[in-house]
Amino acid sequence: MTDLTNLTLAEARDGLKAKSFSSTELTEAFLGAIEAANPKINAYVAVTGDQARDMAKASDARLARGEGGALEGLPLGIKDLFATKGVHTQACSHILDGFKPEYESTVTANLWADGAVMLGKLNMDEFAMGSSNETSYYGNVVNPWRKAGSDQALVPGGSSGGSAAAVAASLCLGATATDTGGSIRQPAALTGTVGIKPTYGRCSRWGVVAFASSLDQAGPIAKTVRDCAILLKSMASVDPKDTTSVDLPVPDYEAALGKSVKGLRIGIPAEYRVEGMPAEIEALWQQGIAWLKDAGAEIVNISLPHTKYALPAYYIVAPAEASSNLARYDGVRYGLRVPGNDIIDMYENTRAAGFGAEVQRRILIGTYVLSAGYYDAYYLKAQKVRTLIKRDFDLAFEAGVDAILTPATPDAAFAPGEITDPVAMYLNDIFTVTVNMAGLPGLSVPAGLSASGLPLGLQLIGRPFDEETLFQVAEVIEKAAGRFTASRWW
Ligand SMILES: NC(=O)C[C@H](N)C(=O)O
Repeated sequence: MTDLTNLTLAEARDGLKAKSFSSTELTEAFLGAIEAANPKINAYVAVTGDQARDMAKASDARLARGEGGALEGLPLGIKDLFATKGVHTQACSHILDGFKPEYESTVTANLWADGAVMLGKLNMDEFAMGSSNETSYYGNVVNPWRKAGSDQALVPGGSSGGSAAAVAASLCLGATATDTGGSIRQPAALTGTVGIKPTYGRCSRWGVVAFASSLDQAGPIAKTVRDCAILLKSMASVDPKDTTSVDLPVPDYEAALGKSVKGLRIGIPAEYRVEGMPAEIEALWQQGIAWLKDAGAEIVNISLPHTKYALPAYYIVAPAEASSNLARYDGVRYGLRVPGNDIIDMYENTRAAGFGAEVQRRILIGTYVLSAGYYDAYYLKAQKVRTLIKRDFDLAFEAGVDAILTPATPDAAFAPGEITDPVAMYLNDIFTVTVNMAGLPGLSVPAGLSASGLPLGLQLIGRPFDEETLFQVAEVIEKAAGRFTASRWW
């Protein structure tokens, strides 16, 4: 039999329906692949083999009766940020050692209700803070991609590095991920996979460990645009447990695929042509423009004048919210406790030992910008900048732009240890944070290879709750570019 792990999620779904194989066979194929590859890729921090087998068996029974949901029998990986009842959920932090939630996140509950099978929990930057997966307590994830002719390990991007690497290495059919400033789109771009951060409010945040609550949003990473469309349909829902989730019908995203983009207006923002952008990123962007033009889209030059303030404003708003959200990890309620002489001493010892350097840095920045003397100068100002960024996008969409095309990242995957300066690391988010600041949907689709043979992505940004147009346009790019698969060394 062919290797079932090479199938796309849509192909596996169709194969299960046609009874070409069972969910049990599919699940066993993935569990076998994980066992062989995970010591090298480190994408999974927990594998839930018994649970996966039980779920697959139940799916097979439903499929045999001609029943089953939209994801019936399809094995998925879950980012360690999503609460999964009774299963390892530690946001890849030492401070949540041994934490197994009593409840299930709404997004994962939606997936299981549609019949999906859980393979395990995926590695990530600690509390989703990072762009390289180097801040995980469980060690780096290794990108399945390597430069042509080199065997040097590369980072998969972050913070959803485990999700992206697991998909790229065929260790699941698709994965859940989250994106606060680029954590779905940047690792997708660096691993040749597709990722979409939906509009803020599309997916419930209930049961997703909070980083920056006004920016966090869940979404899928998968091999193809179609697979992401299928997964998002199941993940999205309005949820009374998250008052920021929005009560709008969830469209059949798959139905948007294949529709012509003729006459759609695609905006090209001048401000994304940043200083020092490598020539091959500019060339990739131009290639994307040419493909969409060929498909009948109208290309319009637009201006988003406040773009350059987005990154500094994000690195005030996100740490501010993080410093408040992470106050709950005190050695009393969850995970790790390091004893001390009194309770304050115990708090300090626990937090000093439990949080890694990047998380501590963000808490310090966040506490500083929220402190009485600096609140107006930093936090309040950043919130005002946020409004301006949102207004830039509003004006572009009001002027008739249907979607915006930009590069997804300023460069291809880099080596672990290559970027040590925190600000240089933050620059990875330069094209993606604007989208979170404005609450818009953003999608990253592989569009080409760098000169050294590494995948590069283009980003599409859409109107609020218009993920359909992003899927529609992304599929045109995907068809023109072809799919990108890492050659196996693992
Ligand atoms: N969570 C994210 O979206 C990742 C972003 N690079 C950050 O470190 O904040």
